[in-house]
Order: sequence, then C-alpha cells, then structure tokens
Amino acid sequence: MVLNNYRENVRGYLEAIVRPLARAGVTPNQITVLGLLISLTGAYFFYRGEQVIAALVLLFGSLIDALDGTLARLTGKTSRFGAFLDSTFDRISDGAVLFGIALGNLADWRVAFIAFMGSYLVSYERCRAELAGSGRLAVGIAERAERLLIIIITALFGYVEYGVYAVAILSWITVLQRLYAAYQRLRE
Ligand SMILES: CC(C)CCC[C@@H](C)CCC[C@@H](C)CCC[C@@H](C)CCOC[C@@H](COP(=O)(O)OP(=O)(O)OC[C@H]1O[C@@H](n2ccc(N)nc2=O)[C@H](O)[C@@H]1O)OCC[C@H](C)CCC[C@H](C)CCC[C@H](C)CCCC(C)C
Ligand SMILES: O=P([O-])([O-])O[C@@H]1[C@@H](O)[C@H](O)[C@@H](O)[C@H](O)[C@@H]1O
Ligand SMILES: [Mg+2]
Ligand SMILES: [Mg+2]
Repeated sequence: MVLNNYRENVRGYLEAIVRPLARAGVTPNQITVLGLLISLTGAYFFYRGEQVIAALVLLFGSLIDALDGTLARLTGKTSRFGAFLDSTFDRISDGAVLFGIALGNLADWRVAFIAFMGSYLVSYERCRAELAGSGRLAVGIAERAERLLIIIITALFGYVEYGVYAVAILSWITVLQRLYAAYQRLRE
C-alpha cells in the first residue's frame, strides 16, 4: 500500500520513457513479455549466486513492469488480457526469483518456500476477494512492490537471505491483514 501511493509521483518520468516506444509502435504486451524475460534473467543470476547483479537486473525488470501499464494507459490500449498477462507474469517472476535464490543456496530453501507461499497467497486473496465483490483490496504492509524492493535492496548489499526472511514474515502478516479486510467487506 505504501509504495503504490507513489505511483503518481513517478508517472511523469515513466511517461517520458514510453513516449518514444509508443511512437515506434511497441505494444504493452510486448513490454510485458520483455519484463518477464528480464525478471527470469534476474532469477538466473540469483541461481548463479550473483546477488548484486541479480538485484540490478530485477530493478530494471521492475521498471519495465511499470512501463507496460504506463504505455497502455498513455496510448489508450489498456486491455483485460493485458491486465491478466501482467498479473500472471508477476506470479511467474515472483516464484522464479525465490526459486533462484533457493537453488543458488543464498537462503534456506524452507524459508524461501514460506516466503513463496505467503507472496502467492497475498496476491490470490486480492484476486479472489475482488472477484467476490470486495472492491479494490490493495491492503497490507507487504504488497508486491514492497516485497520486491526488500529483495532488491538486501541483495544489493549481499544480504538477500535476510530479505527472504523479511518477505516470509511480512507476506504472512499481509495474508492476515487481507483476510481481515475481506472478512469485513464480504461477511454479509
Ligand atoms: C539498471 C537499473 C539501475 C535501472 C534503474 C531504474 C530505476 C529508475 C528504477 C525505477 C523503478 C520504479 C518505477 C519501480 C520500482 C518499484 C519496484 C521495486 C516494485 C515493483 O513495481 C511494480 C510496478 C508495476 O506494477 P504493475 O505491473 O501492477 O502496474 P502497471 O503495469 O503500471 O499497471 C498494470 C495495469 O496496466 C494495464 N496493462 C498492463 C500491461 C499490459 N500488457 N496491458 C495493460 O493493459 C492493465 O490495466 C493493468 O491492470 O509498480 C510501479 C509503481 C511502483 C509501485 C511505484 C513505486 C515508486 C517508488 C518511489 C520507487 C522507488 C524505487 C527506487 C527507484 C528504488 C531504488 C532504491 C535502491 C536502493 C534499490
Ligand atoms: O501486491 P499484490 O496483491 O501482492 O500483487 C499483485 C499486484 O502487485 C500486481 O500488480 C497485480 O497485477 C496482481 O494481480 C496482484 O494483485
Ligand atoms: Mg506492469
Ligand atoms: Mg507486472
């Protein structure tokens, strides 16, 4: 919730980046696919134990992830499939990053698994509750932007292990926060 509030502050910069792309005829879905490929590359660097490079690649991948939606909105090309593709690729990226960290022995695989379950549940809860009519359930201390930034910053300093611990704990707190919010909005 916290970082999502800053979307408006960076919108102008993101639009400046996508304008030439729009002129070149690049489509939002192409950017979405590129974003996934970059995130998978970041995951690969984690697997190789190169956490600083992985962090920089993931940071770049996050920028690309912000550009697809920006391009879609700027050119009036938002689509329901694009939204679905973006969310689906977010899940693949989230899973691949934690898998890469675990495979690369950068963190205890059991903690990575708990972080993985928590991360997926947070996003699933939002999707399922919104489908049930809760309205926008962007609630909780560790939404995707926070989780990603924790991994990126700790990896930049060579301590991604602690990032995984933090995501494991904070994502499960968010699971409880969303459970409670959904209960309040959907109980009757
Ligand atoms: C090589 C590197 C060094 C390069 C560095 C570049 C930097 C300038 C990086 C800046 C990145 C910054 C913009 C984002 C960082 C936050 C990131 C860690 C968190 C994850 O970000 C996710 C991102 C995008 O989310 P979504 O995909 O959900 O949103 P959209 O795509 O916009 O919209 C989806 C929506 O669009 C439609 N659509 C989409 C796709 C498609 N194909 N068709 C479509 O129609 C559809 O309607 C969909 O529903 O979130 C971005 C916003 C973010 C939350 C804002 C955070 C701002 C914060 C102040 C940034 C601080 C970060 C700081 C630069 C980090 C540096 C710190 C350092 C110590 C690491
Ligand atoms: O923040 P979170 O809910 O864990 O994760 C998600 C968002 O960040 C993402 O952009 C959206 O497309 C997903 O469907 C999901 O809701
Ligand atoms: Mg996006
Ligand atoms: Mg995305």
